[in-house]
Amino acid sequence: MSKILEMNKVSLSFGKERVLKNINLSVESGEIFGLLGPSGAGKTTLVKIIVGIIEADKGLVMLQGKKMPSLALMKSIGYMSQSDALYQELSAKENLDFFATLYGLKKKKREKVINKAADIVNLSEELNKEVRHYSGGMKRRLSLAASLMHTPRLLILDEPTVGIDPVLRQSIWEEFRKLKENGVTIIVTTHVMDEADKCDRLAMLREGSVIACDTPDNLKAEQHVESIEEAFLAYGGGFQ
Ligand SMILES: Nc1ncnc2c1ncn2[C@@H]1O[C@H](COP(=O)(O)OP(=O)(O)OP(=O)(O)O)[C@@H](O)[C@H]1O
Repeated sequence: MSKILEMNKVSLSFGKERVLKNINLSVESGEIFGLLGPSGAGKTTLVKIIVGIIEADKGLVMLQGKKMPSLALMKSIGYMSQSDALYQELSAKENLDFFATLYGLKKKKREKVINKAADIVNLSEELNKEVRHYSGGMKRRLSLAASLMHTPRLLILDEPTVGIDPVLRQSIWEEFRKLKENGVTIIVTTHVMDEADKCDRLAMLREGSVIACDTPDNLKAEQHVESIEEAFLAYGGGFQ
């Protein structure tokens, strides 16, 4: 396996607050890599640095062997942010068509990928509804569908399943595994323990620092515990 992402001594402050402290991380090509931590730990900030939306104060971020931020590389990343960037007045289908056009897909192909993405997130029957009439969970699912349409090599998902019920969450994770089988690397933030357990490897974040990073099984074994939650606490983490 080759490394798709390497972060070396990455730090960032907002004013006087040190939000990320000396982060060293590497992600292998083709793995599902989780970022686990409580609210405010710095997950979203870290993800925004990886995507290239914000730049670190210090340290090096290399994506596919190139220094980030890089406009060219940003195009090969599928990114689902925590806040849904959707057009409320348009239907779900029109929203997906807009994003598919941005990705440069031709009309015939757009129709196909829209239907497939909608099916994955179980929104096929609701595609003609205006987004302003969607529930919070439906909006999350639609955002996820939008990020899946152009089958990027790297998919970065910031809390993709918040507000999504457990049954659909399972099927979305099955889809993540299928994408992985097709060679897609997935970086996913979460504070849900059972999701963290499904990742190939996991970095535990607390107050802007990585407190542990390994496979879920190794993290549990090292602390002689049965669950990721217990492991997180044992490594010095804490959830409010
Ligand atoms: N633009 C900003 N300006 C100032 N402070 C910020 C900004 N963005 C984030 N922060 C601060 O950085 C810290 C980390 O925030 P971040 O959103 O990365 O955490 P998180 O782990 O993603 O949390 P959550 O799970 O709640 O989304 C917080 O203390 C937050 O208040």
